[in-house]
Amino acid sequence: MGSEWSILGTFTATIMIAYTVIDKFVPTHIRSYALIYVHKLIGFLSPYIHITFPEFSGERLQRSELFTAIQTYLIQNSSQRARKLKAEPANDSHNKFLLSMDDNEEITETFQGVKVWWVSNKTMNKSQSISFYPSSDEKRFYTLTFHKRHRDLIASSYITHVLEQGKSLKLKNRQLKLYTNSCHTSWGGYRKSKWSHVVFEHPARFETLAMDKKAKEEIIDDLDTFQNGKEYYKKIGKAWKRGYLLYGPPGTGKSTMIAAMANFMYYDVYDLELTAVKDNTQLRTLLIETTSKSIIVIEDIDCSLDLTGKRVVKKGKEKSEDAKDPVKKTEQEENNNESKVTLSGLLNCIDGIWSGCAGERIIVFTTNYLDKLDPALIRSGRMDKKIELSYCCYEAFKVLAKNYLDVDHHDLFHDVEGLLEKTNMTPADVAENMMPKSKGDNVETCLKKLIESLEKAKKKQEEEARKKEEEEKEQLAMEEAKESDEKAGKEVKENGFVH
Ligand SMILES: Nc1ncnc2c1ncn2[C@@H]1O[C@H](COP(=O)(O)OP(=O)(O)OP(=O)(O)O)[C@@H](O)[C@H]1O
Ligand SMILES: [Mg+2]
Repeated sequence: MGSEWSILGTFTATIMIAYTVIDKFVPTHIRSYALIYVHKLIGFLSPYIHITFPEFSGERLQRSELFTAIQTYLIQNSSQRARKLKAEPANDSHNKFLLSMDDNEEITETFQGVKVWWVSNKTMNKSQSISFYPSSDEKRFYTLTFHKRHRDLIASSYITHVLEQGKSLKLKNRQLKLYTNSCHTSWGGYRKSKWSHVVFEHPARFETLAMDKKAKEEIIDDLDTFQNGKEYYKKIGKAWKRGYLLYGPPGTGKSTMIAAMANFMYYDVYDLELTAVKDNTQLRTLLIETTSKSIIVIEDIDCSLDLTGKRVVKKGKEKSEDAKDPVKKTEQEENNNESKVTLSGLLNCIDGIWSGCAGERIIVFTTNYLDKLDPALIRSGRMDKKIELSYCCYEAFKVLAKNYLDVDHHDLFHDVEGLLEKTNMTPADVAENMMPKSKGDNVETCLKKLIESLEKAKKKQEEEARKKEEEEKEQLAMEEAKESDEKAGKEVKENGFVH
């Protein structure tokens, strides 16, 4: 290892001296020729290969994606190893900063037993032209050095490894966005729906999501398999998309789960408001505009639109008669402003055009009433996984107790467990009842408050169940009486007498 260092050090020093000599003593017009010969000589003598990755490349000098990926990869590695570091503000956040290798700093790393050297460098353009950009004449680049006997390994595996790692780190460090579509009326009166976005900073995570542990692990596994399934989806010839249907009563954590999914996957969220989409064409445009690595959400799909596809269209004559009536005319105008997205339009978008969009996307529908949905919408293949979010169980309560009160065990947990088995209370209500409301509240008082609310809810539910049972009994008695009356009437008719 030591000898490798000294050979490399000698070569690096020789190269630097050669460059300095050329720079200082060789006339400008033959400098480029001199450099060519120096490079040839170095290549001939040196057992090392150097690869340069410039910051800007191409004819239009765009920032190279390769350089950015390497920079991110090295930021992760260099902040522990390099001794000369540079602090720069992170792109998306005001309070964060990134530590990276300073110019002319070097780090080494070992890949599959092979040692490589990374050096960050910068050259200054000597032209004295005035530039609008303060450091546009600075050209930064990374140099990767390795022994020529490892050429194949580095070219075939190492560089790909650095790029993949760099890209995935960049993705994890980026600021997630929440997109929503809203309606704009253009000059010609044409209604157009457009995406606008804000920073997505929802704190929900799977660890803080209160639900059955096994069901939660299953969902996490499913998401993980999907995210790592690029090759698999390609192999089976299926678009890299997955559909989830989240259903359950209000306040059971459907929206919270979507936020947890986004944070887990590092995906942006597109919250699609169907009522703000004029027609199927606009829907298609909106879906095509979504980017890869995103979750497209349609909340409360049952109330979003009349998605049964049986929209009643008035006949021409009826329409023109309505137009004479001022009240009906306004109604008609309002109807024209209504969304005309149909179930078949939505299904076509999901199956067809948008499936052809490159990249990974997840689509999530939520509903409070599973049985209200058209079976076509939720058939397998369209909605790959149906997830029920239900009333709070004991396991879910324990997660909430940890989140809200920071406790894993308490004597009162047993009482809560007993009550939850017999009472339907949503996680949202459990959380609300357990939350400390004043300075004097502690774990015990909060749990007692929850127990009190659970007892009240239990009584109410028992009362309701009793009433319902009575009503059903009454109904049954009425039906029986009606049936026997009908039977008696029939007998009178047939036999002409009553028993
Ligand atoms: N399973 C859960 N785990 C953790 N917190 C939850 C859970 N369910 C509900 N909550 C809490 O209750 C609030 C409301 O939940 P959320 O909005 O996710 O319910 P929802 O199922 O989407 O309801 P809706 O059907 O009305 O849209 C959340 O802000 C969260 O704090
Ligand atoms: Mg919701």
